[in-house]
Amino acid sequence: MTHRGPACPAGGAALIPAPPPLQPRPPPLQAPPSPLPVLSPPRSHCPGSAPERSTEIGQLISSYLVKDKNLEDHTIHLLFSANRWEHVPLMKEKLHKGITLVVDRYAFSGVAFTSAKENFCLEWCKQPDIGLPKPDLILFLQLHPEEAAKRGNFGNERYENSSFQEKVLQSFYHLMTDKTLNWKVMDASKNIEDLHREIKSIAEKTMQEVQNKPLEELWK
Ligand SMILES: Nc1ncnc2c1ncn2[C@@H]1O[C@H](COP(=O)(O)OP(=O)(O)OP(=O)(O)O)[C@@H](O)[C@H]1O
Ligand SMILES: Cc1cn([C@H]2C[C@H](O)[C@@H](COP(=O)(O)O)O2)c(=O)[nH]c1=O
Repeated sequence: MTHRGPACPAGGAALIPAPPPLQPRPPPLQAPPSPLPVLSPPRSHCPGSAPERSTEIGQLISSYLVKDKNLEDHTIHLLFSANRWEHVPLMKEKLHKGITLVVDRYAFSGVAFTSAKENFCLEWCKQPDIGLPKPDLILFLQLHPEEAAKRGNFGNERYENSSFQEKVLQSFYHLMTDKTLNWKVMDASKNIEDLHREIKSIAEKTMQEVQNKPLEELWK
C-alpha cells in the first residue's frame, strides 16, 4: 500500500495487499494464493502480514487456524477483519510518514477464504473490510495448488487442503474482475530471484505513479 502523508521529506509510502493513499501523500515509496497488497509512500518500506498473530485477536485467530479452537464461521470472518482494523491507525501513521506498506494477504484473503465456505456470498464477506486503506497494487502470486502443496509448511493448518484451496482460488478470480483495483497476477512458479526482480520493478513503478495521489478507501 502506498500512502501519501502530508509532508513526507524523502518521498511517499505504499500499501500493496500491499495498497494506496487516503489523503494527499508525500513522494512515493515503495500490497494463495496469497495476494500481496502494497500501500505506499517512498524511500522506506514496511512488511506486514495478515493475520497479525501477536494481538489478542490475532492469538484467537491463530488458535483457530492451528485447530486448537473452533469458532463459528461468521465469527472468525469478523475477527480476521477486526485484526486488520486494529492495525489501521498504525498503518496510516506509517503511510503519512511516507512509508510504503507491503501486506501479506489483507482483506482479499478474508473475502476469498470465507466466501469459499457454504452459504457465504462475496458481497456479505466484503462488508466488514469496506473503508480499509485501499492498496495501490495487489500482487497475486499464482501457483498451481499441486505445486504449492510441494513447498514448505503446507497441509497442517485449517483450510490447507486441495479441494478448499480450489474454491478459494475461484473466489480470488472473481475478486480480480474488480477493475477499481490494481491487480497484477505474478507467475509464482518462477524462481525466487526472477520473481523478486519482477515484483520490485512493478512495485517501484507503482510507487512513482501514486506518489501524489491521496489514499483511498477500499471498496467505497
Ligand atoms: N519462487 C519460489 N520457488 C521455490 N520455492 C519457493 C518460492 N517462493 C517461496 N518458496 C518456498 O515455498 C515455501 C512457502 O513459501 P511462502 O511461505 O512464501 O508461501 P506462502 O504462500 O506465503 O505461505 P503461507 O501464506 O501459507 O504462509 C517456503 O519454503 C519458500 O522458501
Ligand atoms: C487474512 C486472512 C487469512 N485467512 C486464512 C488464509 C490462510 O489459510 C490463513 C493465514 O495463513 P498464513 O500462513 O498466516 O498466511 O488464514 C482467512 O481465512 N481470512 C483472512 O482474512
